[in-house]
Amino acid sequence: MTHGLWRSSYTVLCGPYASYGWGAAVRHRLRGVIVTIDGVAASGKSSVSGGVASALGIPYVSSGLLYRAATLLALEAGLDLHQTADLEAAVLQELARHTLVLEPLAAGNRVWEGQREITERLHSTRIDKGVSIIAVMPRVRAWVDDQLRALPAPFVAEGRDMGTAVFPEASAKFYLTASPRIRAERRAKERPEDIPAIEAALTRRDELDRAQIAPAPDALVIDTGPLDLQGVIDLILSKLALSNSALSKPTHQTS
Ligand SMILES: Nc1ncnc2c1ncn2[C@@H]1O[C@H](COP(=O)(O)OP(=O)(O)O)[C@@H](O)[C@H]1O
Ligand SMILES: Nc1ccn([C@@H]2O[C@H](COP(=O)(O)OP(=O)(O)O)[C@@H](O)[C@H]2O)c(=O)n1
Repeated sequence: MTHGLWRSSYTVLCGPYASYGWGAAVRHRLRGVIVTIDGVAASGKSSVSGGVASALGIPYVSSGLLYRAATLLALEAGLDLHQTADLEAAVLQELARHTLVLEPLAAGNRVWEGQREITERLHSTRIDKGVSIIAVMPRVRAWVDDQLRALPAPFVAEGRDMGTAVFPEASAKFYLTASPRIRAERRAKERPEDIPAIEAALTRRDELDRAQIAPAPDALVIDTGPLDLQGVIDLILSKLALSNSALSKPTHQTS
């Protein structure tokens, strides 16, 4: 299942980003490196992470998919997210009964429940509405964190607390923002609801997620509002090239 996890470093060594100053030793340098890209809902985290990871020739890891998958299992088990007594225990029971695997491909992350691929089911309005209720639970967060920390670096990790709680030792950290209206306009291309309804839901989710959405003190905060997708990717790649020395320090020790 993990085939394809490691893309060749061709793009980094020979592609357009060679002009950012990546040397011939880049492949060696990226061993053990973790770059974190956190931010609010629909700020561009997964698209930007995918672009940065592809340019670097490493995978990206979408932590939100694990929270979404836990939410899907809870809903499929018929749990009422507002009424169930000890919902956290019930969700953990579902996580124990099923095998969820995050496949962090550079071209896009996939999630499997046993042999069933559930990725397509994770980006619905129903999951959007429920996920922050599940994500606030400490033992669910611990379950997600354990899965993420078990992944072999190098990778780009995106979510809310990648640069704070999960990988505080990351080599480089970024945090994406944009106004609720801009984010709603972007997300409207992916959801059936109209822009005001999406904006209200995003704002509500930011509020529910407030415990885990503070940027790391050492993260570079990027307002993506005035930038297109490629502009954000290029900005991050240029900052990484400038802080080349940060990437020479592996986040995780490699043998
Ligand atoms: N800077 C940007 N300019 C325009 N559209 C963007 C930008 N960043 C992301 N998008 C688009 O916004 C939508 C949400 O982006 P996504 O990467 O899913 O955000 P997140 O992972 O933060 O929820 C996608 O359709 C994506 O293509
Ligand atoms: N590291 C993370 C990632 C996601 N989450 C939760 O999971 C939800 C979905 O995250 P996501 O990144 O898939 O959502 P979007 O920002 O893509 O809409 C968030 O609203 C948070 O409730 C979290 O708590 N911590």
